[in-house]
Amino acid sequence: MAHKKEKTFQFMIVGGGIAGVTCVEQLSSQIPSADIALITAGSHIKAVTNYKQVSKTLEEFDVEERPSSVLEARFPNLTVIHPAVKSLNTQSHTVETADGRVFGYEKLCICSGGRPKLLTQDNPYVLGIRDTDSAQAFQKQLSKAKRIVIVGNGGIALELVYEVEGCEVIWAVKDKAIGNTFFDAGAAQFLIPSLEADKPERAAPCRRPRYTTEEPAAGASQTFTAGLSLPHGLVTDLSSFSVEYECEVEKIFTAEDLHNSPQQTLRPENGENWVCCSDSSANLGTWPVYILLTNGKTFGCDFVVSATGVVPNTEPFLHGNNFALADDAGLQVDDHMMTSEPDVYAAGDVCTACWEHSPLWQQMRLWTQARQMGWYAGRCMAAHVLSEPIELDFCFELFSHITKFFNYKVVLLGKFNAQGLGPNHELLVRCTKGQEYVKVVLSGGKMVGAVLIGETDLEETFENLMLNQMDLTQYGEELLNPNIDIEDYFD
Ligand SMILES: Cc1cc2nc3c(=O)[nH]c(=O)nc-3n(C[C@H](O)[C@H](O)[C@H](O)COP(=O)(O)OP(=O)(O)OC[C@H]3O[C@@H](n4cnc5c(N)ncnc54)[C@H](O)[C@@H]3O)c2cc1C
Ligand SMILES: NC(=O)C1=CN([C@@H]2O[C@H](COP(=O)(O)OP(=O)(O)OC[C@H]3O[C@@H](n4cnc5c(N)ncnc54)[C@H](OP(=O)(O)O)[C@@H]3O)[C@@H](O)[C@H]2O)C=CC1
Repeated sequence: MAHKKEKTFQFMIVGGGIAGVTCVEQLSSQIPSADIALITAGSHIKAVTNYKQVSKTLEEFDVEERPSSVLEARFPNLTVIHPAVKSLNTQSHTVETADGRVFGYEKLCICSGGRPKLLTQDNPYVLGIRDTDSAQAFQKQLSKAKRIVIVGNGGIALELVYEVEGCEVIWAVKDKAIGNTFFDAGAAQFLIPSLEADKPERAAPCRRPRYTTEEPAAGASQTFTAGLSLPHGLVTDLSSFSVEYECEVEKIFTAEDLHNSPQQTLRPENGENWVCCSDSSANLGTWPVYILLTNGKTFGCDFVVSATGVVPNTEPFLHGNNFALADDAGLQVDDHMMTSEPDVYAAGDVCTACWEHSPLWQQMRLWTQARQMGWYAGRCMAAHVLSEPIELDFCFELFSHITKFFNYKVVLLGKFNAQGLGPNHELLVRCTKGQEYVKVVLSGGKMVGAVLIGETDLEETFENLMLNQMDLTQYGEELLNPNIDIEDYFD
């Protein structure tokens, strides 16, 4: 670093997402006199609003983007610095920003988040969604699209397939059921009818008609075809929605690529006759981009959404240091959120929790965990400066997540998908179509996980049963008997 150091801060945080902002808030409240810098790439920061502690470990809040000046107004000792960090030198305890300024730190917390793990880089027809800018780019493209293909089976895909309207959606998933990151095939089956129903908030006239469903055969696609006879002039696009199960992407190519290799024969997609490009060139070039799946089908579309997870954002600014990285490329952190480099902490999507986890907790890259890690990292940084002891926070005892999919409240607790339990577990399921889906995971007679979809009101009781690890063997299936008030039962 050739430039002169402008100033050294006692605490420096890189990244204005949930983790970074919560870390700033925590440090500022613990050591109000501390000199803190927040260096972030954009002009806006992410703020937690309407925070609500639902139970011992479950929390709910909204996330809002706000100008970073709002944070500076709240904390007089905070300096927000733009633009992004270009490089970090852990030996000299300095960072250099993209505009060439150099700042020193005593303790640093890296909260640079993650970026979409795209199917392919630099293809303008393959979009990832990460932040406001990419969401706006997606919306712009969507407004003109007739058909899109969504690849991936996690949170973003689940949200998109429910929200996208007015265009045909083909959803390609690797698995036998939808939403495998969050639930099992039973829950998927419970949720699928929501894709056919009119959405509660939708005002007439609806842009996507009602759908009828067909059960998928193993490895087949499930198609929801338009089931309404539409009044003339109201809706012109008979859009449809279909899932291609158990397949991955073999190739993404443009019409130009097809012209260049005309002997390439591609199997026809559902209901269309253009794709066998060697003998039917009539429709060649109709779509800007084509996607060939491993089930042999090729779909033309306006663009492909790559909803295939995130990779920790460590490149390129952490190069040249000796950070220990986990298998998922996250910065390894210990139970004090410390990386392998001295005085450097990390929190949120960029890090991988490498302490010995509680048997009922796992890391998932979510808002809640970004907030909890940012908060705990702030506490650890302050405790180290003040030479106070600190123990791993209680929030890492039990995995918990509240969210909404297909307009249902979804609560996930503990090893909700029996993660890491092997065959050594038992499942209890209660399901009322269109109302609720309750799944409990038991291991050795104790409750270790649950998926609660709908207004089940069971989260607090189940959370307690998991935290106290009571032996439930004697209750058997009665645990989910809807006629028993389980809350009173275990009071
Ligand atoms: C489309 C989408 C929807 C989601 N929906 C949900 C949901 O409903 N519920 C949920 O729990 N989770 C959701 N998530 C996941 C959640 O957004 C993340 O887990 C969470 O935001 C991670 O927070 P973070 O602070 O670690 O990182 P981020 O929020 O990604 O923030 C990283 C920050 O670092 C900054 N930065 C990056 N590099 C640099 C650099 N070199 N120098 C300076 N600053 C830098 C960025 O500008 C940004 O401000 C969603 C994710 C996506 C992409
Ligand atoms: N409401 C909520 O809680 C929401 C949370 N999020 C979070 O935001 C982050 C980003 O979301 P998202 O991108 O959906 O990530 P997720 O990690 O949730 O899901 C990624 C999905 O893509 C699959 N996948 C990975 N690589 C490929 C590939 N090459 N081909 C086909 N499928 C692939 C994964 O399968 P496999 O697991 O088998 O690798 C997984 O099903 C996640 O951390 C997610 O938890 C996002 C939206 C909503």
